[in-house]
Amino acid sequence: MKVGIIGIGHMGQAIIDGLLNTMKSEELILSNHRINDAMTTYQEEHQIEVVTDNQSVINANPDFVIFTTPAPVTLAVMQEFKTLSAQTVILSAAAGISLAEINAILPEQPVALLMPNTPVAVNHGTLGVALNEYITDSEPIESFLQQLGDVFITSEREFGIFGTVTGCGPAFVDVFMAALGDAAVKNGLNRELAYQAAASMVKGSASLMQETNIAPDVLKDQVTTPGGSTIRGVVALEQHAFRAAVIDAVEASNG
Ligand SMILES: NC(=O)C1=CN([C@@H]2O[C@H](COP(=O)(O)OP(=O)(O)OC[C@H]3O[C@@H](n4cnc5c(N)ncnc54)[C@H](O)[C@@H]3O)[C@@H](O)[C@H]2O)C=CC1
Ligand SMILES: O=C(O)[C@@H]1CCC=N1
Repeated sequence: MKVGIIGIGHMGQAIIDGLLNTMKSEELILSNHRINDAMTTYQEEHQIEVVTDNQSVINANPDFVIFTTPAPVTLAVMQEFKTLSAQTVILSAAAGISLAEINAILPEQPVALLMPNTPVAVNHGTLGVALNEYITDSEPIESFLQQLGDVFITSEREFGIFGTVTGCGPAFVDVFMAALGDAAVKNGLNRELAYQAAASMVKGSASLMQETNIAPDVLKDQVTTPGGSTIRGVVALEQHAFRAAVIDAVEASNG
């Protein structure tokens, strides 16, 4: 397997971290338009080379090329890939770019829109994928991406909102966990233990919902003992329009 990754920023590095847990570094070919001090440090820490020319990626004849370049430059960078093998599948993680825009530059190339999220770094990501018409069998793409987490094939219409919830969502959950940490510290817990408690609780709550397939409001009802402490906290959240704030956050990111 050979995988090219273009744009080694936060998302590119998260994907590399995840793939290095399951693949050999020789299977990856990484390209970034410049090597600055941070990139040099990254190469040293990961014992991995990042090149600055995309032709090296094309010459490696990769099975997949993942674009994690900034959205505004991604279509321009793709212009450099016109000699890419017709068999290579492009996975474009740049938010807001359509399959048609990519195929206007690379006609008949198999292309999938990809929305990864930062938990791919620890192989617990959520990956939304929308395929173009030149991909007739999704299995090789799914089995490749499953190394990084849960893979969901969506239509291109669903892809945008799916990706907002899963791609932006980790930041919303991070804000929630930071707030839990502050509340715990305010009440005397040390910060390290506070963050471990918050992360473990969020992970466990997510696993419970995923493994039982029970709706979150039903799970919430199982926690709120009548006359107990949890319902007082839930009412406080409602008084601060917590649900509306979350819905507004998703709408703002999706816009
Ligand atoms: N950060 C995240 O959680 C997610 C990001 N994405 C997408 O991934 C892409 C990158 O986002 P981040 O990693 O957050 O940004 P970033 O700014 O951390 O990384 C972008 C990288 O691309 C490089 N780059 C810029 N111009 C380039 C060019 N012409 N050729 C090659 N490399 C170039 C930059 O030097 C940098 O290393 C965006 O399109 C974003 O929509 C998608 C899902 C989640
Ligand atoms: O903030 C962004 O634009 C990217 C897309 C999804 C997560 N990060």
